[in-house]
Amino acid sequence: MTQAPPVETRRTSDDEPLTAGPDNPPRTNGHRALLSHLRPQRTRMLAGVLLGLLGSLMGLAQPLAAKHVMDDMGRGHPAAGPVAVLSALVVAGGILAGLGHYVLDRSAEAVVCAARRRLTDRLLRLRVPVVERTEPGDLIARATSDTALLRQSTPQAVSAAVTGTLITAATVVMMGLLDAVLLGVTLAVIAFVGVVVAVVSPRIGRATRHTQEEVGRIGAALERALGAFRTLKASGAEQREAAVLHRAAEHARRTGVRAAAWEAVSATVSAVVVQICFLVVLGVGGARVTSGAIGVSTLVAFLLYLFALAPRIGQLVDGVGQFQIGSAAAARIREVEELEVEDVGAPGVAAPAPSGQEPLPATVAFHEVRFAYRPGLPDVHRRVSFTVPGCGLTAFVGPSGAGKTTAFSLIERFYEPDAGRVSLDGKDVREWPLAELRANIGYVEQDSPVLAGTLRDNLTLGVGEATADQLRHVLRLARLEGVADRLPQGLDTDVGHRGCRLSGGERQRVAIARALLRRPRLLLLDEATSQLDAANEAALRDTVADAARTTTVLVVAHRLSTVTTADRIVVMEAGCVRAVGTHAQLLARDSLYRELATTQLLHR
Ligand SMILES: Nc1ncnc2c1ncn2[C@@H]1O[C@H](COP(=O)(O)OP(=O)(O)OP(=O)(O)O)[C@@H](O)[C@H]1O
Repeated sequence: MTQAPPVETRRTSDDEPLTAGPDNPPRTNGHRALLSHLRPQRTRMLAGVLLGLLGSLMGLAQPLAAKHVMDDMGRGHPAAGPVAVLSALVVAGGILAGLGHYVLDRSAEAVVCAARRRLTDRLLRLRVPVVERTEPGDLIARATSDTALLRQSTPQAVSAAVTGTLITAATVVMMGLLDAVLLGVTLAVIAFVGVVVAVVSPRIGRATRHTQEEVGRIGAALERALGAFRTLKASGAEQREAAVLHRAAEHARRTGVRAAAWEAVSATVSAVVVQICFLVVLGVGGARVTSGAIGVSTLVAFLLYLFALAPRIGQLVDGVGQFQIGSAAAARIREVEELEVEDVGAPGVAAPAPSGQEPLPATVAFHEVRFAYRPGLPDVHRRVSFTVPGCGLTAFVGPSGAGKTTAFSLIERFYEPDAGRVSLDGKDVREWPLAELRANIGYVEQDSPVLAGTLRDNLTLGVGEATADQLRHVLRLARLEGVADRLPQGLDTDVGHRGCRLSGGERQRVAIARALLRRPRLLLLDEATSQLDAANEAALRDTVADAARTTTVLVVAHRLSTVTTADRIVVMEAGCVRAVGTHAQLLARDSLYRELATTQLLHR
């Protein structure tokens, strides 16, 4: 046999923690991440900003119109015309501002929807090792709570910042036209508010990020508790877990309050400073009116501009704060988007069979495979080599922790070997398009998970849809007919969260039926019948033996009684294959197998 060159796989960012913290500063530029979310909505946002701007410009013209009304009245002219213009400006300004608000809110919804679609899509394509080093609850929080923050704070914030800046600039120009001295007073105030915002806004962003991290921790703790709900209750650990959740909630409250405090500081400082500005302008303006430098109407118009400017400054300050909140959320979302995903490609189809024939059974080979779950952890496979020809039943036995399940994970390419080669049909699994590789395989995991949904959903999970005949066939093979008949709505009965309305043995049979429905060329069964009663186990053994006539079947078995008739048995120990043979051959020549058989009272 030609020796394949050892293949070193790329170790990516598997060991980098996902969550930023005091010792682990955020790696992502939140502002840039936030802008990338907004970019696709730029046209709609521009329309919203322009509408809002037009509305604000109408508002801007109102003090001038008011000045005309007063001047006309002072000269004894009829004021009906200017009053009508003033009223029209008020109404049109309101309508335009409202429209702008609506358009921006629509774009906010689109931003959130796009972020959620992209993120959930990505979450489902994450590599298995990447998911193993994250907290699922935290990932869920990022897809729900962080994306919600984008809605709260983005297009409106950008609009507020853009409109606020432009209107502030325009108002300042108008004020300058009215009186330069009063403008000087006002500009000093605006500069002071600007300094406050520059100092405070990064703190709002940091506090928000910490709050979101705590929200993620709550999600993770809840996921842990609800995922093992019965164990939690049986262990009487409700209070302990509640304490963990309360701590995270308390931390979230504290950081949330910190963010609120900084927001309050900037809002209060800007509001108070603007009020002081009013008083100063009133005082200085009054003196200038008395000295005859300006008229009363000019002072009134200037004050009206100042009234109009105050909420704009508040809006600007608020917009910057909101932008910081959105940036913190976008940074957390971006962290997930940067995690390594699988290139699954288009939905896979198994290798085609010659027309009218059953699909050909697959061959599997491990050659000098070395594998550790993470750098720094001991090798789980040291130099694993074996070959499984097409068809037949091959059993993997050996002590717990020997690396049997790991072998299945490497075939499915959930992980990649550090050295050596795993091949299907003679081709390295890394060279297969991933979806096509997996389409060839039916896999029943050790704990036979069943998903929330109906029994039919669970059976057709890997095939999309199936005819009634196909379903009936696999139900019979997996000895599930009785179960389907017993359920109130048959196949369309909801089997509950994680199939909690099914027994452990029923869940195993559902998993087997699901795998068989795919008509796989390779069937991997990991302890797939461990929870079945004797009658069902014997029947399923016949089903597996039948399948092995046309398909390559690999099983991991703890009970040797289930595999004594296998075509070949691979004995694994401490990450190595120590012997391969039939039951009789291994009894004769392998001491570990003999010992396993003796302890299980098989050796006669
Ligand atoms: N996701 C993982 N991350 C880190 N280590 C793991 C992971 N999965 C398994 N291991 C470790 O790898 C070793 C082999 O595990 P594996 O599940 O392949 O053994 P096994 O032979 O199938 O055992 P069992 O018969 O108990 O199911 C064990 O020591 C286990 O602790």
